[in-house]
Amino acid sequence: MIKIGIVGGTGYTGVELLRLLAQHPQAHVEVITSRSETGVRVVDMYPNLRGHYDKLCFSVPDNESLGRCDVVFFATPHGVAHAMAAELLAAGTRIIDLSADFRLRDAAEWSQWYGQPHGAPELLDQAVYGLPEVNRDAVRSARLIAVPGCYPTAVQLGLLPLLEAGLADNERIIADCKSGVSGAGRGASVGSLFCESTESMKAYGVAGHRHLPEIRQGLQAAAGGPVGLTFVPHLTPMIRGIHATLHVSVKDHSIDLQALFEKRYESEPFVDVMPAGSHPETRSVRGANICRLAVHRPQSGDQVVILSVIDNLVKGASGQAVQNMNIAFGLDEKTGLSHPALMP
Ligand SMILES: NC(=O)C1=CN([C@@H]2O[C@H](COP(=O)(O)OP(=O)(O)OC[C@H]3O[C@@H](n4cnc5c(N)ncnc54)[C@H](OP(=O)(O)O)[C@@H]3O)[C@@H](O)[C@H]2O)C=CC1
Ligand SMILES: CC(=O)N[C@@H](CCC(=O)OP(=O)(O)O)C(=O)O
Repeated sequence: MIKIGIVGGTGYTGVELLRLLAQHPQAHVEVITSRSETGVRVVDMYPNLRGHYDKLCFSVPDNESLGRCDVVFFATPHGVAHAMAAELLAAGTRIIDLSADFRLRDAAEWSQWYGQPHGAPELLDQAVYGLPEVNRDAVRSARLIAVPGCYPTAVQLGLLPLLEAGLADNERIIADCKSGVSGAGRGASVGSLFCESTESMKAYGVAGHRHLPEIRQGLQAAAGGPVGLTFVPHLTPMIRGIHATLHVSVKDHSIDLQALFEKRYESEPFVDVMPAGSHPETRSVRGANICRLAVHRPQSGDQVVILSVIDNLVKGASGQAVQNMNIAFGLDEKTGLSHPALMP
């Protein structure tokens, strides 16, 4: 059994980790933290977990109990993993961080986008960006894994086949993305209120969203050079889901795009290239650790449109975190993650 600690157990990604790990045959959650709900039983707060974690209570985050775990997941706002990671790593615990603390390679760039100094630049060398479809081999031996953000997962998986093959006009890539409201977390904020977010849709962060440097970092590695990216996130009236509509110019008309995408992902258990002409829906991935893709070339022109959908809380966060754990602990990557989506 893998002994697991979760820091930030009351948030949306924390409780999603609990839901997924409840079905995992090799996982045992030993510690789950919350500063605001210390002493409260997990099942009293989340009755969907009754019968799975009946004795487990939230405790204050402390490195002594967390350091006795084999792996600690951070499902916390940025900055928390920075402060706790070094001590846990020294205790021999692996870290899987769902926050953005270790996603950017460059500490100065991180500070610029997150508005605070990087709290652990000395650990960046050992951090592995946990997008298994790109970095599976590095994840196997990683002790510190940075789980990609939700938008970055949907966008990178949609664009990788074209960029790796050198087929795209890398100067002008557009990622037009829609997110459900759970992407903003469980913390109270006016923008997440029912009356503010229902029956309406709006773009935000057009001038520059903190996922822009993360997406660009991944795309540039895939393309082997600079990438010009316009990223426009939108808030949409649904609870879960990311829908990314990706626009890329591909001048070469001899290429069979459907075959290229199918080949790139043929051995990936969590990327589904749908039949030509498909329009993947966010509800087709709700609750499941999967990215569904479709590639289109409207009116046979130069402009290619890729559609990419994920559940932000699963392939966009907690499911991808468990996928990384499976790889890092030498388990079958699909362990505990093979259930289909909830549809309708
Ligand atoms: N929601 C999503 O779709 C996605 C989220 N992420 C990232 O995952 C992380 C968690 O997100 P989410 O679950 O939505 O966030 P929530 O706001 O829903 O939950 C945050 C959790 O962290 C705990 N926490 C807050 N501050 C601290 C602190 N200083 N020390 C220890 N624990 C703390 C909170 O509990 P308490 O205050 O009681 O301790 C709570 O349990 C974030 O970094 C987010 O950006 C990544 C991909 C997708
Ligand atoms: C709808 C919504 O608000 N989404 C969040 C992104 C999701 C997320 O939590 O991203 P990180 O893990 O990188 O922080 C946002 O735009 O800030």
